[in-house]
Amino acid sequence: MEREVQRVRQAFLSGRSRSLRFRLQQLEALRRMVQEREKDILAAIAADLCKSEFNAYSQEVITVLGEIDFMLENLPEWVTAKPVKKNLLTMLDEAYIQPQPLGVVLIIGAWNYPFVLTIQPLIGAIAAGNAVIIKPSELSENTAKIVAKLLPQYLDQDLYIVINGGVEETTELLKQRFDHVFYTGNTAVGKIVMEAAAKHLTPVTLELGGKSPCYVDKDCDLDIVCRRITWGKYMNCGQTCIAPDYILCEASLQSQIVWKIKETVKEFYGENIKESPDYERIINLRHFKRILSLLEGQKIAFGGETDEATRYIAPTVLTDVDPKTKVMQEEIGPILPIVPVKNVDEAIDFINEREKPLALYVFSHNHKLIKRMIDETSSGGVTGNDVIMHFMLNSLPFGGVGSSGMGAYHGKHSFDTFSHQRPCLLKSLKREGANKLRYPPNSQSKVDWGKFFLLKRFNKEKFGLLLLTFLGIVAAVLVKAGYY
Ligand SMILES: NC(=O)c1ccc[n+]([C@@H]2O[C@H](COP(=O)([O-])OP(=O)(O)OC[C@H]3O[C@@H](n4cnc5c(N)ncnc54)[C@H](O)[C@@H]3O)[C@@H](O)[C@H]2O)c1
Ligand SMILES: CCCCCCC=O
Repeated sequence: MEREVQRVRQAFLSGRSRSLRFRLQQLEALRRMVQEREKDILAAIAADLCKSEFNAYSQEVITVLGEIDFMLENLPEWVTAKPVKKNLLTMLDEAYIQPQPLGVVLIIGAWNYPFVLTIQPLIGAIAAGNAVIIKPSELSENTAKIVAKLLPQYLDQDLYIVINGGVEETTELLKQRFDHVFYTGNTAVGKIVMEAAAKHLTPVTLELGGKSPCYVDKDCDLDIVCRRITWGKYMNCGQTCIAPDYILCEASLQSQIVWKIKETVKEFYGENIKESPDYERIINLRHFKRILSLLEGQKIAFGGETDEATRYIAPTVLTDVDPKTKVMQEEIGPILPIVPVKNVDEAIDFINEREKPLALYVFSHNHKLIKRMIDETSSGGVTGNDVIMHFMLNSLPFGGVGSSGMGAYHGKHSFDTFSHQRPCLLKSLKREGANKLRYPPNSQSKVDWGKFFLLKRFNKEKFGLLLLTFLGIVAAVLVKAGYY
């Protein structure tokens, strides 16, 4: 492992990942890989999650292609140095921020969207000029294999490598020194990752999980609301980090919501859900059994059918759920608990009494109510009157807060996550006179001039700036002439 990381570091130190031309060329190669090997990629995702080609394409491949196109379009501007505002002391100098690559990045992926969750961060890391080691999840082994097979055929083989394996390999990898670790997965392992990274003072991005609440106000169109919730909840058999986890609503809405979700499930997946190409399966037997055990003692309004041989769990809705039960603590796949609350105040308290979720959903015609929920709660992201969709807009940073994670990515936010914003101030060796102000011996008049230059606030009109420049020149002349 150590040798592999060393090899990637040597490749980074060669400097070739830094030029804009190289980054664009690698991103184009990655796009070509996705386009030319689309069938293989879709087949691998299908084998891991029993996902149709249409679903795999629209949930994973489109996002990757969109992200690459976005990077190719914007990278030339992002890599350029950005001049910054100057003060009187630096008026004649050059001051700018130069984004630079961090070095060698470790990306650890999760199984639930095994392609997009490893390739989308990779796109950001390449765009920012880094070398990358990718560790796909061993639970989605088919996608892990295809990623390991294809990437070396299209990308620089020393700068970007894939290491496959299980917990043992990830643990070994985490002992190495990286310049950034980007981890997607559960919160418990997130803590292990952060602890390992801390030993090297390596910064981390942690894309974790949690339970994302969905508040349904009585002032809304329940037909539309239930259609949107059904789509986001049962996509990927509920194994989506930002799936609406549970519904909070007034008790009077419960039965209508159950009925409408049931009707929508029929409309989306047909009478025989098991036959639907649009309904996926639980990733493995361990998770299947874990989720099944959560149903014990619960009021099943509909669903609840299971088939161990195919790891099928039907779209399920639970009503009058006791917040203290396990189904309200763990990740629950295609189970949708409804927890009745008296009103929006109680819903807000309910959310705030728990760990900060990765997403929050609020449905209402009342815009003020949506804004209030945003103001009075915290979550990684929010979508109002819909679910999941904030993930799709790459001008929004995607990430968690508190126990749902730290740091963010997508689009420019990925570029920033994998870059060091290097502050640069370039001065001339001339104009030494003005510098006398800060050289010993110090004096009251030097302090007064310092206060004047650094603390005095002028209005931002051009005239003020001109005046300030003029005063600066006068001061420099006086200092040079030895008056101070
Ligand atoms: N925030 C997000 O963007 C996001 C996206 C997808 C999934 N998730 C969350 O991820 C979770 C699902 O992922 P998972 O954690 O089950 O995936 P997982 O079991 O595939 O683990 C993820 C990675 O962690 C490594 N790992 C597991 N145990 C380890 C250990 N003890 N020490 C070191 N490394 C270890 C694995 O090798 C794997 O590469 C869910 O909680 C989900 O909500 C979050
Ligand atoms: C439709 C794509 C959603 C991806 C969400 C990633 C987290 O699991």
